[in-house]
Formats: sequence, C-alpha cells, structure tokens
Amino acid sequence: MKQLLVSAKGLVKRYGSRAVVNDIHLEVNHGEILALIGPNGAGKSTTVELLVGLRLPNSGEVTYWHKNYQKHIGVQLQSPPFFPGLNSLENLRFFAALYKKNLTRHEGESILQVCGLSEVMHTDASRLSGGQQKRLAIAISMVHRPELLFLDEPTAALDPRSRLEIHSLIRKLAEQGVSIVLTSHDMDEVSKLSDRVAMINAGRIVAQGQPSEVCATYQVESLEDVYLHLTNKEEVTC
Ligand SMILES: Nc1ncnc2c1ncn2[C@@H]1O[C@H](COP(=O)(O)OP(=O)(O)OP(=O)(O)O)[C@@H](O)[C@H]1O
Repeated sequence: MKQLLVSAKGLVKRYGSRAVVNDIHLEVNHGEILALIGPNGAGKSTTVELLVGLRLPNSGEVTYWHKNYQKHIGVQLQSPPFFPGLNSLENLRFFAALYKKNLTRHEGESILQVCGLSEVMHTDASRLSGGQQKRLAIAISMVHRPELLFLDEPTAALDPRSRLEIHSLIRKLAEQGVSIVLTSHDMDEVSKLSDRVAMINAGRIVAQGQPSEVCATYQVESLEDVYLHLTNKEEVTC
C-alpha cells in the first residue's frame, strides 16, 4: 500500500490580486519521483516553497507524515545555498551542524562521493563549476539523510554530461528509498526519470499521472506534445 508523505489541498498563493498558485491539490507518496512541470512562471517553485513550508498559503493546507517534517525533508532551491570561503566538505559540515548533526569526516566524504564531488572536497565552493555547485547544493540537501527531497530544477543550465550525472544521482537516491519531488523544463528527462508528473499552467494543475498515462489521455507520443497542447503561449513569461 502507498504511504502518503505529503498531502496538499486547495493551495492558493496570491501576490497582490494575482493567484500564482491557484487551488492546487497534490500528493507525494513514499518511494516515488514526482516531477512538477510547466512553463516559466507557471507556479512550480512557489508550489515547492508552499510544500516545504517556506511560504504560507493564502488558503488551503499541507499535511505531512511527520509532525516535525522539516527534519525529514531536504530542499535544493534554485539559488546556491553554500558559503564562499568554505570548501565543499566544510559547507557540508556547516549545514549538518544546523541540523544539530555531528557529521564525521567519513560521512561527509561518503555524501560527497555519492554526489561525484570527491575530487573537489577541498575546493572553495565559489570555485566549483556550475554542475559541481548544483551537486553540492544537492549534497547539502541530503546532509541529514532526509526521507523526502525537493529539488527545484536540479539540472537547469547544465551540460549533457553533468545532466546525466545528476540523473544517475537522483536514481541512486531513489533506489536507496529517498522520495523525490523535482521541477524541470526538460520533458525528455522527466519522462525517463519520474514515476509521476503534475503539469502546472498559470498556477493550476492541468494534468497529473504517470508520464505514459498522461500521454495516453491526450493520445500523443510524448510529454512534450502534452505540454504544448495544455500550456498557453500567452501565459509564458520570460
Ligand atoms: N515574491 C514574489 N512576489 C511577487 N510575485 C512573485 C513572487 N514570487 C514569485 N512571483 C511570481 O509568481 C509566478 C510564479 O513564479 P514561480 O517562480 O513559482 O514560477 P515557476 O513555474 O517556478 O517558473 P520558472 O520555471 O521560471 O522557475 C511568477 O509570475 C512570478 O513572477
């Protein structure tokens, strides 16, 4: 039986008179990779921020499987979270301390190894490449061994190899039982990686289900076709 980790009901987030998230109902189940997709400005990041409790909704509610759910989730937002002046390992240690976790050198090295950062363990975070910075952000989000990870555009602006490395990291984490919610603009990536997708357009979920189910519903070959069918060019902001 599916274990429900997060349940969002009727989420609305307004900025001024505009609802950027508009009546979103969403569930996250244990063991799944759920992808939130949709055009620029559709409300994906805001939805993630509401789900993790960084922003409060104007209406609706989110319930979690743990009372102290913050201890059990990891979050990678779009802006890098680390401190220049500290190297990769020191950054990891710093964030572990925020979780009141005493990270041993071995634990730190093993997280960096999983994230493909062993070689830059002692490199100042500001000197890492874009792909390495993204991986460090993911490493930091898993420093307290969360059960559920939220990754906001983990592969944006990465070269194909770095993108594939992050895919394999996400798969590895999923195999270890970590549940994952990610956002992406790459329909091919989403089709290959995710168990379920929720397509958001102008703050509303317009399609939801397994990628193959969603394609079957609209009788098209690919998620990209569904995306083009359901998202409105006028809603896209640059
Ligand atoms: N603090 C804020 N104040 C006012 N408007 C905001 C704020 N944060 C987000 N918005 C607006 O809310 C809308 C949704 O933004 P959001 O970042 O959630 O979209 P997104 O789907 O993640 O976009 P992208 O794919 O470009 O990252 C956008 O129009 C954005 O300008």
